[in-house]
Amino acid sequence: MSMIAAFYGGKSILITGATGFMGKVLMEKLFRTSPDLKVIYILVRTKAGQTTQQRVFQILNSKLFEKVKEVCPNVHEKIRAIYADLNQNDFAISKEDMQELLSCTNIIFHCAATVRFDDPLRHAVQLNVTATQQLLLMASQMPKLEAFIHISTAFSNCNLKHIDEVIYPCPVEPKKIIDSMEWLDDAIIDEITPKLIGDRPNTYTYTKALGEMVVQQESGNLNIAIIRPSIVGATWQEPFPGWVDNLNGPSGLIIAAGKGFLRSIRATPMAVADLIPVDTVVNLTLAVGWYTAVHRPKSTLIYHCTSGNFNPCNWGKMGFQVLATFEKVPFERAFRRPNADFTTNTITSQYWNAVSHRAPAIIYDFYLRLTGRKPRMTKLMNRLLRTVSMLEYFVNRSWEWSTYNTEMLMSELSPEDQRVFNFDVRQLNWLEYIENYVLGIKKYLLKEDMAGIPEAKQHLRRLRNIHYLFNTALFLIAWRLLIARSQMARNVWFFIVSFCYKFLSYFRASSTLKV
Ligand SMILES: CCCCCCCCCCCCCCCCCCCCCCCCCCCC(=O)SCCNC(=O)CCNC(=O)[C@H](O)C(C)(C)COP(=O)(O)OP(=O)(O)OC[C@H]1O[C@@H](n2cnc3c(N)ncnc32)[C@H](O)[C@@H]1OP(=O)(O)O
Ligand SMILES: NC(=O)C1=CN([C@@H]2O[C@H](COP(=O)(O)OP(=O)(O)OC[C@H]3O[C@@H](n4cnc5c(N)ncnc54)[C@H](OP(=O)(O)O)[C@@H]3O)[C@@H](O)[C@H]2O)C=CC1
Repeated sequence: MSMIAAFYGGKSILITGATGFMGKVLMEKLFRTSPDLKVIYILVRTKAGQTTQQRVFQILNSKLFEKVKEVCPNVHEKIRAIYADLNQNDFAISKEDMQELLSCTNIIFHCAATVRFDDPLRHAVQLNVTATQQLLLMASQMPKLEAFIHISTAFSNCNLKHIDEVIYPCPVEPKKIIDSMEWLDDAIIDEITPKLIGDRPNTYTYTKALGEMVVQQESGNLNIAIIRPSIVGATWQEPFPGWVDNLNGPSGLIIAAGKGFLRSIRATPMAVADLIPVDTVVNLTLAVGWYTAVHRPKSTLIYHCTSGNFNPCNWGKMGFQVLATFEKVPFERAFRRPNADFTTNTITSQYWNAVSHRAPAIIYDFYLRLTGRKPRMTKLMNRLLRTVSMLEYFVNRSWEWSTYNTEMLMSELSPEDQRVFNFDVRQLNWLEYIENYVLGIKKYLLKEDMAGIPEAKQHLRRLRNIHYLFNTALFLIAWRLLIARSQMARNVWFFIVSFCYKFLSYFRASSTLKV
């Protein structure tokens, strides 16, 4: 019997960010392994015209939850969606709901965050820092609370090369930042943002670091742990391989590459691609929840959930395997044939951006105009290149994260728990994982049917022929122009033609002699 699964039995669990990528997988695993848990409270806002109930209904009826319904048929009754907006005071939770949360919650998993790299500082602080502070305040009023698990990121200190399982202070106190957001206007905040984030690449990593400081400062008597995952990718094993539902991290770039929009990137092939499957993160999170509640460590423990020091894979290998998978299972209606050029040089990268990305987009838009349609490719390409430029920071560096706490926890688990809540990435086969990841993107993100693969392959063959034809025509035009303008080119041309003529004459003469 799994001790961790048994621990969550009968518990009331509060999850923030349950509608997000990681939150959904966390809920799924909890219901599947501990169907006798009492209730999962989730803080949900309304979005895209959907009520909180409609959002929950949609999640529970998704493919991800198919297995859960077999093990826990009354899952609808065990999930309690509470309307909340983490940007508002007291999260805009009603008095009755707040009372219930305060008196019943046993465990909190705080996953909600803004993960956008370009969020204005004010918004990122509100969600990643102030909301964390408010949640801690709520937690301190929960008499039955056993553990508070805060999800941060391994990149909260990406300005360092080696990162230990400690909280590194930021130069300006989080409280001062929170206060200043109240009275500074947006223009001033935008102006001081680069100075505040310092050598971090974006407001996301900076505010996640501030969030950790808040956790440390406001922890009081709470039993707290922090988990720092690296780049979270599709599921490895559970509930099935390759599940993914958003474009964050590598997923969006894999789509862009598979559809032939992205053909080169400024990336260091030997840099470590510290990807971690989402089910691995969730297994560690649940194990940490159990350990923190049961063993009550004296201080706040930080767990790095990374793959680099256990089972490293680099971007070169990853890119190669992604391309190999496109050969087997191509995406439908590609713009160009998928290709990968890695360059570490900024000038070469700009050259490829012009030749491989912008020029085809301009040509295609010209074609759309000629055929009376609205041009859209240049706009799309500009957005893609902006996205790529924001992700480049992470594919040109390697980091080392120490993992003593994660290894300690692994050794504390019973063999059964190590199996059910497996977070040992040494067992991960990267080639298989990446293949499943690409397949998952095709099925769950692009919603493409496997039956369309022969047609997709045929389409790629047509694109290859168009490519050859286009290149040949371009070469002939360039050559013709050169011959018209340069004596040397004419001499070379004359030499080639006469050489071919002599060779043919010799060939014809020798074959006549043989007869
Ligand atoms: C290095 C090898 C690559 C080689 C490539 C060469 C050729 C390809 C060969 C195949 C190789 C493929 C190999 C894998 C590629 C690996 C690269 C991986 C990079 C990963 C780096 C991740 C670092 C993460 C570190 C921190 C981890 C965390 O803690 S948090 C989670 C990470 N957070 C994010 O990822 C959020 C990032 N996103 C944003 O901040 C925003 O979306 C944006 C600023 C990028 C864009 O914002 P915008 O306002 O423009 O609009 P938005 O509405 O959000 O989206 C606009 C359109 O862009 C699409 N989109 C969104 N995200 C991505 C994305 N990650 N990649 C691509 N496209 C994306 C979105 O759908 C929109 O599309 P349209 O609706 O069609 O306009
Ligand atoms: N994905 C990754 O690569 C990594 C993620 N992490 C961390 O993991 C955690 C989860 O990330 P992930 O699941 O990928 O992120 P998602 O963007 O998928 O999910 C974010 C969640 O936060 C919720 N949220 C955002 N704003 C509000 C708000 N104002 N009120 C209520 N809820 C809100 C979202 O709700 P809604 O659906 O309504 O928008 C959503 O449920 C985050 O803390 C992130 O920093 C760490 C490392 C890597």
